[in-house]
Amino acid sequence: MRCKRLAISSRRLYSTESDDLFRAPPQENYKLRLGGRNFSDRMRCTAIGGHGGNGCVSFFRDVFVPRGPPNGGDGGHGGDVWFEVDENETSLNCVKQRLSARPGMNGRGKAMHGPRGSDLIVKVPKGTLVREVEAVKAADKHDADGFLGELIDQEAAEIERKRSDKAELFVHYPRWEDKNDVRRVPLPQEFKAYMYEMRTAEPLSADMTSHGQRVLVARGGLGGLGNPHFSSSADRQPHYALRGLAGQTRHLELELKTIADVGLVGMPNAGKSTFLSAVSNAHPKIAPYPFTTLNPYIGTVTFRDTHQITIADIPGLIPGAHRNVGLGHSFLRHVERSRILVYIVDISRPDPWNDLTALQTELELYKPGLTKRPSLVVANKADTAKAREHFEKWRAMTDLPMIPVSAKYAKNITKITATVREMLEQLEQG
Ligand SMILES: Nc1nc2c(ncn2[C@@H]2O[C@H](COP(=O)(O)OP(=O)(O)OP(=O)(O)O)[C@@H](O)[C@H]2O)c(=O)[nH]1
Ligand SMILES: [Mg+2]
Repeated sequence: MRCKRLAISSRRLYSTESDDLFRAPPQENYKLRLGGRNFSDRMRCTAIGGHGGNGCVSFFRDVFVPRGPPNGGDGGHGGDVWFEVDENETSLNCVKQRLSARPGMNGRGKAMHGPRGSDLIVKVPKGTLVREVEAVKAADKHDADGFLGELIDQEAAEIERKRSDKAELFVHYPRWEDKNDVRRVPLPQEFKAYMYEMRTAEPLSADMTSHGQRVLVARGGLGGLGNPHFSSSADRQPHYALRGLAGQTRHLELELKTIADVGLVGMPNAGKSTFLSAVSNAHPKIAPYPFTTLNPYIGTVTFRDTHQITIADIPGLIPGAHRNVGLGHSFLRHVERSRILVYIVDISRPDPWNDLTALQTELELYKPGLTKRPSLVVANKADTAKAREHFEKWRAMTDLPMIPVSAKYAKNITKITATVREMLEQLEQG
């Protein structure tokens, strides 16, 4: 008791100023971005729709009503698995490897239907490509195609197997398993259609490009029907009901190919991140050593008239990146879909033109034709000592449009953003 009182008093004692004193220093933005998790732009996962709930076998009972009508409820449908684009997501590590929606509940007596299983909505970043790698057909287990009348001339053994499979689709009243002859019971049309659809479903392939876009990746299984559905003049007291069906299972491969208007390409340390932080709202990590940036980073430039363009900063590229030198060049997938490429070249280096050639060679090796895309050369670090000399020399060698800037001191950068906007507008027009 005494300890407790002491704890309360000490908390009061340190409540105001000392809270700030012991709080961890604020983390920098780039660390907070993924909440300490690693960036991932390629992964495999399995999406499984929820299992349908079973139908119920039950009969109305009351005083003086010993053999009332059937009143078993239907099972609920299993939940679906959906992918939804969320532009606030930047990495695929928010996606779990096994994505299961909730199953539907079983039906119950007194005509109580089971509720539907809730859907699973998985947020994925904009630019995610979804591809099915191998499909396990949910309906294979309970293949009902034989009951569609299409397999009449198939071998008897095969039909027998399917019949026993069909028997598995039913639940029985206690001790009625042997008395019920479910082989003659026709399956509801809805069930046949579902099974047929599962068997013939095309492999999934989707490109998720706009915010809010949704794709159904795995359907939930159908809920089973309660015994009232099987009541007929021949059998007024059906002692069986339908089981729910398994949900769809899909093995998927996800690949993130970031979508931005502009992609920044450059050698390590050229000042790509500095440029991005100068022109946009982004705060990437900037440091005077190569390979500071390890993951792609997107910034948004907002013009005075509220027009916005997005710019993607990626890790530095070096000669031989296609042989996996440096960080390799697989991260180029994040500028592959940019409409404009901006080459950031460090003009303080002795032969900046060689850097540009090396960058273009690597881009071509990654994807032939990538350098044909509209592009702009930014001669960065124009504030340094040898910059003017190198720039003049380079300009004499080529007629390539080049703009000298100093990203660090934010000099001439509005010229770049204005030019890029103009180029984007030209692309839109024609
Ligand atoms: N003098 C000068 N220094 C610059 C300029 N732009 C960038 N720097 C410096 O160059 C260094 C590298 O800048 P970053 O922006 O991290 O370079 P990066 O191209 O993103 O490098 P990686 O992420 O490693 O590929 C930093 O020390 C910057 O301060 C500039 O215009 N002038
Ligand atoms: Mg960087």
